[in-house]
Amino acid sequence: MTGPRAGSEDAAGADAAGADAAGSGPARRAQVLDGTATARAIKSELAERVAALAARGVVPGLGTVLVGDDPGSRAYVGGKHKDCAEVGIASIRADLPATATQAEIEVAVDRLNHDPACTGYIVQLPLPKGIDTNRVLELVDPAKDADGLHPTNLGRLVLRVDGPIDSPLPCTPRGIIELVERHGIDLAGTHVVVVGRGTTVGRSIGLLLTRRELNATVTLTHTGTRELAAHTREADVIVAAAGVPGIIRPEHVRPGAIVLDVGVTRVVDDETGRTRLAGDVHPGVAEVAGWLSPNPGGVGPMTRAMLLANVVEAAERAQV
Ligand SMILES: Nc1nc(=O)c2c([nH]1)NC[C@@H]1CN(c3ccc(C(=O)N[C@@H](CCC(=O)O)C(=O)O)cc3)C=[N+]21
Repeated sequence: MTGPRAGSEDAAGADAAGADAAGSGPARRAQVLDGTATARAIKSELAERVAALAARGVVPGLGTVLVGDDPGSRAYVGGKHKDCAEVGIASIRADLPATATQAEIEVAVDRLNHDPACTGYIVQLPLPKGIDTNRVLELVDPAKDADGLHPTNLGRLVLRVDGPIDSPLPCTPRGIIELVERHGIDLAGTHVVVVGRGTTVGRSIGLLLTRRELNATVTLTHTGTRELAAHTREADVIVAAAGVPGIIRPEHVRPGAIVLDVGVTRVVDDETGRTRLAGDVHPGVAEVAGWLSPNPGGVGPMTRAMLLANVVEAAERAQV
């Protein structure tokens, strides 16, 4: 793949350098890594594959297990089923009350494992306090793990440095990589600094990026890292996934670098008193970075598109 190399002396990098710390010079805002448009393109490709499966009598089905009535979790699950309808994937919902016991949740998981209409499913996180989340997640049939976070699937990712991976991949890491590549950026040889050690993004994305065909170099930092800016300023690509609003500020970013905002923290807006989502990237970063994923409209829609991709791929695998 060709295209602007992160950290190269291309026009975007040079212009952004003009808007560096001194604050003078022409402010050239970062180019947008448009997750909404990219997810739309992926969904239309997936709709064709779903149609091909339907012609052979196969309808992929996505299941969700939602426990409790957290408005955020409800909204995410609703969005996933809306996405399914768009591409022709069937929806299966298991909604349990906040009072559901460990055993009741495990029964819901067991049902989906044995439901032939369910190709893949997710257990929406977080689960209520008192529930052993790891125990629930380990009961998911690895072949139906639409999140790609089952220990078996993460283990395969650890063990397979090259060659095909015939198991589901973690959605957000995969979405980040697709988002960057589909904007013509080649990650091979780049230095990616990941901020955040959560299992869904920080701890798993390096397993994908360092595979031989992607060939990126990865530094994993987190909220306990000393001199965070010294690390992030070395990055061609920053993946901000700490869940700390605004943790990545302009001075953390090398002019022209690629910045992905993965943060989804619910905060109360000082001015309106309403809750809103806050990303990990300070707005001023747009004046320094070469490329920036907006939030919303960046990594979130890509995560959802990759969930659909995992379900379609599981259905295709079950065919052969
Ligand atoms: N088992 C499980 N799998 C998950 O993948 C999972 C989860 N649990 N728990 C919560 C997090 C969070 N997450 C998001 C996905 C899409 C958007 C998304 O599409 N956001 C829109 C904006 C939505 C809004 O404004 O409310 C956007 O970025 O444009 C956000 C957040 C998936 N998660």
